Amino acid sequence: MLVKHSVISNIGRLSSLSPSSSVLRRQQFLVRTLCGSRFNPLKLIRAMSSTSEADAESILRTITPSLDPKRHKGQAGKIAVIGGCREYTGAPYFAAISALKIGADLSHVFCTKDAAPVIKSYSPELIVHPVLEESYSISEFSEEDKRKVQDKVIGEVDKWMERFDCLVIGPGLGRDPFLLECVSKIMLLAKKSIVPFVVDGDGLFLVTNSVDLVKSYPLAVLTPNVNEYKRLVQKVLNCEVDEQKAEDQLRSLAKQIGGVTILRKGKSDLISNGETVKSVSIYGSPRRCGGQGDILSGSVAVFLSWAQQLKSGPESQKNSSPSENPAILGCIAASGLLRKAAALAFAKHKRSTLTSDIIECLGESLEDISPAS
Ligand SMILES: NC(=O)C1=CN([C@@H]2O[C@H](COP(=O)(O)OP(=O)(O)OC[C@H]3O[C@@H](n4cnc5c(N)ncnc54)[C@H](O)[C@@H]3O)[C@@H](O)[C@H]2O)[C@@H](O)CC1
Ligand SMILES: Nc1ncnc2c1ncn2[C@@H]1O[C@H](COP(=O)(O)OP(=O)(O)OP(=O)(O)O)[C@@H](O)[C@H]1O
Ligand SMILES: [Mg+2]
Repeated sequence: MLVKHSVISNIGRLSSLSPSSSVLRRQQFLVRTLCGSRFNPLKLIRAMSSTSEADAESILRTITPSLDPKRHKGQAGKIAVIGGCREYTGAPYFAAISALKIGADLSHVFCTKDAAPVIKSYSPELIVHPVLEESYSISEFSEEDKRKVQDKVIGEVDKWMERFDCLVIGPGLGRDPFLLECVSKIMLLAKKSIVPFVVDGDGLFLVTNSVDLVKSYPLAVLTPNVNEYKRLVQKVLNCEVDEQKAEDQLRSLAKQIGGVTILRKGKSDLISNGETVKSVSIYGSPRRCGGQGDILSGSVAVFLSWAQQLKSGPESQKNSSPSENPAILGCIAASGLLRKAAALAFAKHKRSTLTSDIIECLGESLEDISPAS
């Protein structure tokens, strides 16, 4: 309830600034989502129902859009990854290319200048913006010049913000303080434009140290791995992770952060927004090669956008759209698909299975569940 009030009052404030039509559409959607004016508890609740294991395949079938020839480029999703620095170029690439392989139309990456040519060279499909700056490149600058650089970075991202259906903040971002300060401003921009975002990797390092950046923003999804989750629990709940009370602890954590959605990765993926807790335990792969979490974050962004589209589109008028929160649906769908793709890749490659092999299996796995024609 508190979440609803704070978001709705926020919406009121934003409306008074004469927002553009796309912001207005998002505001209207958010009010519908939060106030639940068209609540159809039957269809999807059945799939997600009383036990906590979600029916990921049924959700994938429901939210994956058909390939309608009347649709234009962009309608199947425009995703942006904020990440990529000197050390890490693989992570933002994995997240961004996974979004395309699942079916998004456009995938952008906002990274540092050093990382951009490398990421571009991995794929011509990605739109790469070399805009982020790390401390080393501005170490000689005065405080005023540093502020100017920061304003420029924010301006470059702001130009694009309203076009995106969802951001993925953090894969391969690194932990440079100047860069993270810019990224915290990008999160504020996203919230102002009511753009959903998935926070992963080093984005979670930032959020764990500044929880207010995401607190009570219902369109924020956090996807912590074992270490990132431990740090979040210690910081927010002031205790250690308790495996005996895993579901209750996750629910409390999400509630404490004002109803954001958390996908806790592990043997089973656990998902909560502070109310419901769902798990996805479909068999995946015993290989734990780096980068699988990056596939997941890019996938959550796409499925969240699709679930949100379904909820705000004509289907919702017919009372046949899912009643569940789009962020929860997006997490369940992404987790189910990643695990299916990982199992398929492992069947083919065994010990030599790599993240790129799993990405190659995303299309085939989704096709099995929701055929293109
Ligand atoms: N190819 C790439 O560019 C990749 C970059 N990555 C990026 O690397 C940065 C740091 O992410 P990390 O995931 O390494 O950070 P973490 O803080 O999660 O991991 C740090 C350390 O924890 C250890 N660890 C992992 N799983 C564990 C477990 N189950 N129990 C105990 N210890 C465990 C790891 O061995 C690692 O040394 C992020 O920006 C991330 O996005 C990763 O996504 C992996 C791929
Ligand atoms: N022990 C496990 N058993 C089965 N599947 C797992 C296990 N741990 C993680 N996974 C799967 O791998 C996915 C990625 O989780 P992981 O913990 O590897 O993320 P990560 O550390 O953030 O990855 P990355 O290397 O991309 O940063 C999860 O969604 C989950 O489905
Ligand atoms: Mg990770």
